Amino acid sequence: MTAVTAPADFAGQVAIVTGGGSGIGRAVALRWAVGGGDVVVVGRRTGSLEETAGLAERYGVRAEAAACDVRDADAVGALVDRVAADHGRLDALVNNAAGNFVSAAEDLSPGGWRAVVDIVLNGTFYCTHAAGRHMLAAGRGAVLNVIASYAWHGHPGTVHSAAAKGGVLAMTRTLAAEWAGRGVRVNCLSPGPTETEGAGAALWPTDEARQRVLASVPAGRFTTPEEVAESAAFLLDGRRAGYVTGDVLTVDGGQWLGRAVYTDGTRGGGA
Ligand SMILES: CCCCCCCCCCC/C=C/C(=O)SCCNC(=O)CCNC(=O)[C@H](O)C(C)(C)COP(=O)(O)OP(=O)(O)OC[C@H]1O[C@@H](n2cnc3c(N)ncnc32)[C@H](O)[C@@H]1OP(=O)(O)O
Ligand SMILES: NC(=O)C1=CN([C@@H]2O[C@H](COP(=O)(O)OP(=O)(O)OC[C@H]3O[C@@H](n4cnc5c(N)ncnc54)[C@H](OP(=O)(O)O)[C@@H]3O)[C@@H](O)[C@H]2O)C=CC1
Repeated sequence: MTAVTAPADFAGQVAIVTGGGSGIGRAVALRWAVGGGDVVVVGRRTGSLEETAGLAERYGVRAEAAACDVRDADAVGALVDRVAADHGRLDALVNNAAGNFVSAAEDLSPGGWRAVVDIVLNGTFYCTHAAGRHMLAAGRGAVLNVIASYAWHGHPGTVHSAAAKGGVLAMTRTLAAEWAGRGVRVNCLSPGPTETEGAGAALWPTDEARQRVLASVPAGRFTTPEEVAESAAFLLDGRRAGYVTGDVLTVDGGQWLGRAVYTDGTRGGGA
């Protein structure tokens, strides 16, 4: 008989969400809490983290705001160990923290390159290395890395972020194969243009830039953090996605596939 699975249910589980004080990270943390899971949100700004934790607690779960810069490997290690000890388990890690701005490669300073690569690539490794040890010891866990489609196709003006996200994609596939036999899944989620303050300020700060981004999406709209969080919940749920590892779920309204050249994009025939 075919078993029909219930909706995501994270009751009794514990997740760490980096960049959980805003945008997509906040929505993922709240979606986890809606499923009944305890959550620890990590970032640099305490105020926004506390706001997320307060919202999560409304769902009756334990929620904590933990100030930590993911570029600090020692601080990350201490935080992850403390969370695992406090809760007696660690089921999920969402590597969502990121920094970004648009810069021509030739204008980018070494400091600008380092800032983004340290947050996105090194920060993801530090968190995954620390959390992975607990998950491997328990024989279960899910790591979800938030990337962007330019990880595989590149995009002018984003050499730091594209290189870092590309590294995260390679890390994901490598660890997925390394850890699959020990119960730990590692996947990527690749959102398209999503209405968040951080991305708006960094990537579409003017109406004109926003319209240009919008024009690149076949679906004709931006997405929301909440819509992205539903896909995150699927990948984190071992009952629904237990056999999915090393993959990328792209949630971008078709953006990376590109807009029509020969038609107006609303029908399959000639223009
Ligand atoms: C063009 C693309 C459009 C494509 C269509 C859209 C498709 C969607 C794909 C989008 C994918 C990804 C999206 C995102 O990641 S959105 C997340 C955005 N959120 C944030 O960036 C929030 C966090 N950001 C930050 O903390 C900062 O912006 C920063 C990353 C810079 C890190 O902060 P930190 O305080 O550590 O860094 P500093 O301010 O000290 O700066 C460090 C060096 O970086 C240089 N820098 C900073 N800003 C800029 C800039 N705007 N332009 C050039 N250089 C910059 C700064 O000068 C420092 O360098 P030096 O040491 O050399 O001075
Ligand atoms: N919005 C979009 O269109 C898209 C976003 N993405 C990806 O989605 C994810 C979330 O982006 P979005 O919600 O839009 O952006 P936000 O700017 O809202 O989120 C970024 C988060 O990362 C945290 N962060 C940044 N640097 C650090 C650090 N050094 N240590 C700890 N936390 C840090 C920030 O908190 P704080 O400043 O307090 O540290 C912030 O909460 C990112 O990985 C981004 O690359 C991918 C494709 C499209």
